[in-house]
Amino acid sequence: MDATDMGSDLQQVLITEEQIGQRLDEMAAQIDADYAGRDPLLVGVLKGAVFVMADLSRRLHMSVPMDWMAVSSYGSGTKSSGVVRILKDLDTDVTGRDILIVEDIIDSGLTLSWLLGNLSSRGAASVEIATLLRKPGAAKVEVDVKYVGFDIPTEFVVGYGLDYAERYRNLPFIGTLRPEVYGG
Ligand SMILES: O=P(O)(O)OC[C@H]1O[C@H](OP(=O)(O)OP(=O)(O)O)[C@H](O)[C@@H]1O
Ligand code: HPA
Ligand SMILES: [Mg+2]
Repeated sequence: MDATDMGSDLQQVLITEEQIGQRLDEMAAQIDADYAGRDPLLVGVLKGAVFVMADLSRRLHMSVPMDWMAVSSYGSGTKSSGVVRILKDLDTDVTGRDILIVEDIIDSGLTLSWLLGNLSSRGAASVEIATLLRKPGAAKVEVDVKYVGFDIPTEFVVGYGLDYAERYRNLPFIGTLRPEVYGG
């Protein structure tokens, strides 16, 4: 793979940088309104959610603490294994806290459904989810998501935090890769 030229690996741009920015504006306004008078803890799910966390949190008018978890269910492939492992846990005691999980994508739903159960069992007062992307056609479990940026087709996408084999996260938009890229 030629790591210096991402553009030639792309098949299609699904969601532009501008569309992402506009949608994050709307989501942030909604979150500010919904959490008025409360003190939510934003929990980003590494590594995919780094970009959404950075761009969504900077659109909020309230000051929010942020913490991070790293869980992995995908390895280096394009299919969820369904087995969720904690690679890095929260530093924060979430007992009694209002938690807003920030994610890049809900695909099968396995990661988020596991995370919801895990954080609720620690005694959080509430646990909600904000995700940039959701693939309704790929759901293996239903997850109740309060804030969704875009529903997308059941295709493997990259960019804006989403990787294929750890690459393409730094594309500023959401796109699909040419089939040849997966071939090698
Ligand atoms: O709904 P699901 O089918 O469970 O898929 C969604 C999860 O998979 C990806 O993370 P991944 O485990 O690949 O780790 P990463 O964020 O480091 O890429 C993505 O960032 C979500 O966390
Ligand atoms: N792309 C990249 N990573 C992912 C996806 C996807 O479509 N679904 C879950 N993790
Ligand atoms: Mg991934």
